[in-house]
Amino acid sequence: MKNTNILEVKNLTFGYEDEPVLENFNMSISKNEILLIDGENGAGKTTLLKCITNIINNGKNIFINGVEVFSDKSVLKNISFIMSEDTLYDYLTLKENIIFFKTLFDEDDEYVDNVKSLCNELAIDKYEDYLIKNLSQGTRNKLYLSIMLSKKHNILILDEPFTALDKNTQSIMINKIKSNSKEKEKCVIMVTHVSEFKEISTRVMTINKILN
Ligand SMILES: Nc1ncnc2c1ncn2[C@@H]1O[C@H](COP(=O)(O)OP(=O)(O)OP(=O)(O)O)[C@@H](O)[C@H]1O
Repeated sequence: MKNTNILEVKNLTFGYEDEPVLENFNMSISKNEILLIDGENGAGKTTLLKCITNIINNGKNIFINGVEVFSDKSVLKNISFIMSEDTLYDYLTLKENIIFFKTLFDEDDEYVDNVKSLCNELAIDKYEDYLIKNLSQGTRNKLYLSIMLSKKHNILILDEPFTALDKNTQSIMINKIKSNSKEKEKCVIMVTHVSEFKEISTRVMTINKILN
């Protein structure tokens, strides 16, 4: 039978120095799911997301469409990872940041059109010639989310990026995440304490702290 899981974590064990965080951890996610990862502070939620996105542990035990990231890093192109801190460039303008990420992600003109249309919807297009360092945190967040949602991906991963968003932006983001997850072969994994985002999840998985 065909494996319909887009992402699988198989028997992942990871820890920092003497502190084990994940032990023989398993999870999978299939298309159209919005998975909420829950758990107390320090349980290992961000650590898991960093393992999935190859920031730590070199992609071992992480499978994207059946291919282990460790053996073929090109499968990471399928992921868009939105963290709580943005990765925008302070000394480039809003417009220049869009183009910078186009090159970085090897994107096409459709990506630029999508980011611009989201910036327009979020009413930040008027800042296109402003340096990022002169923009408010909320405006930065809106641009960062617009870029990362427009990048080609089929796995959207969000790690608490919603704290500085106003209600209107929150509801635009909720609609984007929901419609994104409904597209062909796409899924969403998120860690959030914001209840409006928790409510749109289709499944909740709790990570428990390892007791020594
Ligand atoms: N770079 C690091 N070096 C050493 N220990 C770390 C590092 N990052 C996280 N830890 C430890 O690993 C454990 C899991 O941390 P992690 O950030 O993954 O938890 P979390 O569930 O995301 O927590 P929170 O809800 O507070 O964000 C914690 O005990 C934390 O102190």
